[in-house]
Amino acid sequence: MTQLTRLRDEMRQRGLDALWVSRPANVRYLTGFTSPADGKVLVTQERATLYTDARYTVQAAEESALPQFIARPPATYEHAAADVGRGVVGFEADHLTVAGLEELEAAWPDATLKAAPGLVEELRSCKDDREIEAIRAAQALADRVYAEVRPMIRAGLREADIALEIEQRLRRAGATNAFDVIVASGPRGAMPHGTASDRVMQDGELVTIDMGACLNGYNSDMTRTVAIGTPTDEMRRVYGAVLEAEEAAVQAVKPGARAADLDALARGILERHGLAEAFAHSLGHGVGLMVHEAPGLRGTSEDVLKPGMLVTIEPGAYLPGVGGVRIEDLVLVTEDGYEVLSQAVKETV
Ligand SMILES: CSCC[C@H](N)C(=O)N1CCC[C@H]1C(=O)O
Repeated sequence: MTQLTRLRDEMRQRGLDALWVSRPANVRYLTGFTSPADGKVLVTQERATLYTDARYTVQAAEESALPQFIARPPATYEHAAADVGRGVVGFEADHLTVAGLEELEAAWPDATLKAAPGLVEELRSCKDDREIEAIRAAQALADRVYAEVRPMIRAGLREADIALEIEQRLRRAGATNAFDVIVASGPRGAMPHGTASDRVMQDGELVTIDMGACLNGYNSDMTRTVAIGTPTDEMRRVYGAVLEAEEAAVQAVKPGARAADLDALARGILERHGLAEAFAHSLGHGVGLMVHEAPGLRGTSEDVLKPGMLVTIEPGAYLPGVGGVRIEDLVLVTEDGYEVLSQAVKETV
C-alpha cells in the first residue's frame, strides 16, 4: 500500500474529506520534495497536490511525482479551495500556527476545519524497506566516522575539535549533522544536550559523544561514552549501571512491547543502582525524517512497538557538578525482535 493510500484510509476513518499537510517532514514523506519547509500538500480521496512557489518550479518537478501548483498565498489557497469545497478539512494542529489556521479559515469559509494531529506521523513511525535502508546507510556512515574520530578523543583537545572532525567527515561523505554534535566531557557530561564547547578535555574524564548523520533526508542517532585514562570509581560504577540498563532495554525490544514498559525497565535498573533521579529524560524516540519522531519511549507513552519502527534506546545518568554517562543504540523493530543498527564499539571504562 502506498503512503497516500494508507493516509486516505486513515482520513476516511477520521471523517476527513481533505488534509492540509504543513509539517515539513510530512510534506517530504508524501511528496519526495526536498525543500519541504517551503511546501504544503492538500490530500483528498481523489487528488494530492504539492503547493510550492516559483523558486522551486524546476526542483519540485524533478523530485515529486505529485501534481504541483506553483504560487504563494493567497493564490495557493484560492487554488486549493476547489478541492476543499464544503468538506471537512483536517489540519496539523501540532504544527500549524494560529495565524496559519486563521488564513485557512478566511480562505475556505465554506469548509469545516478540524484538528487532525499526528496522522502522517503515525504512518511515518513504521518505515518501509527503502526508508530502513536509508537509515541503515546513515547509521553506517556515522559508525565509520565515529571509529575514525574516536582516537582523537584525548586530553588536551577541545570538545569542539572533536565535533568539527565529525562534521567535516560527514560532509565529505555527502551527509550533514543530524543535530549539533554533543561532546560533553567531565562535569559537562551532566548536561544531556551538552553540545561541544571550547572546554579542553582532561585525563581521568568521561566524554559523551552523541552524533547522527543526515543522509538523503534520513537521520541516525547514537551515543557513546568513553574514558580518557582512568575515571573515578564512582563514574565507572555509573557507566556500568547505564550499560546494564541500556542492554536490558535493547533486548526487550520486540513487536508488541509497550514503550512505557521499556522506559520502566531501564528506569528500574537505574533505580536499583541509586540513579533514579539521575536519569533525567525518557528512554528514547523514533528516528526517521526527523531525529525525534514517533514512537515516544517514555513513561506516559501509549505507543506499542511494531515491525519497521526505528527507535533509540538511550538511558543516561547525570550527576550535576560531577559528570554523566549516556549510551544509545539505534534499534530496528523486526518481525520477531530487534536488530541493532548502530555498530560503534562500546568500551569498558
Ligand atoms: C538535540 S538532538 C539530541 C539527540 C539525542 N540522542 C537525544 O535524543 N537525546 C539526548 C538526551 C535525551 C534525548 C532527547 O530527548 O533529546
